[in-house]
Amino acid sequence: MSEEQTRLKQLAADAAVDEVRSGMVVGLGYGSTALLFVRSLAKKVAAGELQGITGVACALAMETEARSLGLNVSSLDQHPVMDLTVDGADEVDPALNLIKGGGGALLREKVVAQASRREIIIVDESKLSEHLGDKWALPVEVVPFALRPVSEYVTSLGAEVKLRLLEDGKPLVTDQGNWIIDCNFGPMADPGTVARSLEGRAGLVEHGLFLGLASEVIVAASDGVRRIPRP
Ligand SMILES: O=C[C@H](O)[C@H](O)[C@H](O)COP(=O)(O)O
Repeated sequence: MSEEQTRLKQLAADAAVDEVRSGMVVGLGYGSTALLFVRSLAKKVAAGELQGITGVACALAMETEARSLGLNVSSLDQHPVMDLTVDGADEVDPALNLIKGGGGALLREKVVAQASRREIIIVDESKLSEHLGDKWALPVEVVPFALRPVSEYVTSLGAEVKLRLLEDGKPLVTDQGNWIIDCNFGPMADPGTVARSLEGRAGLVEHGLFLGLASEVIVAASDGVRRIPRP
């Protein structure tokens, strides 16, 4: 990641921190941009500018990180509704539909997004696409037992499917103990049709299409930060 990209992500993260108010339950997304948000949030809490913040993390790694920064982190069992969640995205289309899951956290991220009153997505301008799939293969979480049939099913829908592997050649294991297949559908004319075709298939746990879930996207570009509300 270039220094400029980190600078832009930080600008978007700081704009999202400005939306947090004392006493809020805040969903903490996952990924490099969400991490910048969590760090900025923790600084404000440590400085006493925000009080009574409770975080609910979308990934075990983020939970550990947030705790190490001094944030109070709770669970969905204790706090089933978030006032606000701030998360990153891999691709954002003009209707604010998203591809997420580049870090493998899509399932928990979607659970938390659906349980949030507001979902703010923070990105640098490189994440904007005319069509989802222009730049990114769609991550899909799959039960290891079902890898082969689910992969063949998704291939039959027209995608090129690859199991996501770590550097040691072993599959990336999600926080739920599942695997991720990256499904290259190419540019999606209708993400809703793709999403529906992936739903209700046994062993296919969840996909990274977040349709109608973002309340707002904060985009940091070289000429400044802009906010795009859901149309
Ligand atoms: O699983 C990971 C998430 O969906 C991330 O929010 C997404 O991949 C964006 O990550 P980053 O902010 O590192 O580009």
